[in-house]
Amino acid sequence: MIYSVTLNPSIDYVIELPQLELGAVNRLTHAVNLPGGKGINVSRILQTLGLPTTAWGFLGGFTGTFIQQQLDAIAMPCDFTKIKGDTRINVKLKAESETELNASGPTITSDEIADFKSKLAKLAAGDVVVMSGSLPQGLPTTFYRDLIPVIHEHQADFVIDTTGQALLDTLPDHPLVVKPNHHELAALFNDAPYTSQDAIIKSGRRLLDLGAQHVLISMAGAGALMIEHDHAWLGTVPKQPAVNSVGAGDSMLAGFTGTFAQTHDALESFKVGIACGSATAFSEDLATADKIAAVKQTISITEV
Ligand SMILES: Nc1ncnc2c1ncn2[C@@H]1O[C@H](COP(=O)(O)OP(=O)(O)OP(=O)(O)O)[C@@H](O)[C@H]1O
Ligand SMILES: O=P(O)(O)OC[C@@]1(O)O[C@H](CO)[C@@H](O)[C@@H]1O
Repeated sequence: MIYSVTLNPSIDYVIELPQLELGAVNRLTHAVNLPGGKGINVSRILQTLGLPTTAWGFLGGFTGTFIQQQLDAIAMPCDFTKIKGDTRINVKLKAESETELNASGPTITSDEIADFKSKLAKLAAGDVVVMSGSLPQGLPTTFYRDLIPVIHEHQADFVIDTTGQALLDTLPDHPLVVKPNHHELAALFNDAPYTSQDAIIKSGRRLLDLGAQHVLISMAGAGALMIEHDHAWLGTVPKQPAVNSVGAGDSMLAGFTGTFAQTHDALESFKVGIACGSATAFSEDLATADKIAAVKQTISITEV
């Protein structure tokens, strides 16, 4: 079972207009509400792939009710902690370029934290916990890291989708996979923007040396690298206009983690990860199973 943890879910209010004019009344050409938050996106993709998943996290208020209803409508297994505060609404504005307005989220009380932590007793050997996204108010910045010993006590693995020092801090605990994009990788090691694949691979190997079990470096439309100590692979998809970048990274993480948990085949998991990421980039919402299967056919993986 793969448990996703979304401490700060969101309704993603996706709006479109040809051009945004600041300081004026703008009329939208399209608007849709989607259940969002990085962990929820991971669980949605896992469910699309037919892999067992349960979504954990905090939900509250009318916004939380909407998300729960949307997830119930797709029969997503969920075990959220109900909170007094209102789950946030994030605005995803698509005009000449994509702009995201992410709210800080509700305040979580100590009773709510205790209820959430009690869920971890359900973990069993071989499970994976994927923790992603920002922390709502009231949670210490160490919240994710503090869960790792409990996850390990149950012989389960963990993935934390984070960046910077928070990512470096998790490496000694051997996350199943880390997936920074190439900009995040450069920032991690104070590298200048990469001008060669070799430089990315060299820095990626530092993540392995520091403890990561698997390293993927995503590069948006240019695909991704999977880096091992003695091998590295580049995965690419033919160029197509991207319609949405929201959730591409979450989709990739879900595809890799879910497939690896089932097969222990890293190269196949890498391929499915890219297929899920790119299929989401080519879709208005997260990718469908048909889209993932079609994109997977077009992926080329080469050893570099
Ligand atoms: N424009 C695109 N065209 C094709 N595939 C894409 C595009 N953007 C993203 N992807 C796919 O999604 C994967 C992850 O994308 P990206 O490198 O942007 O990660 P990220 O920065 O974590 O994403 P996010 O925008 O979700 O935070 C890529 O490796 C690729 O497979
Ligand atoms: O504010 P956070 O928690 O960092 O990111 C939240 C978020 O932008 O991430 C998802 C896409 O990855 C969206 O569904 C959601 O709105």
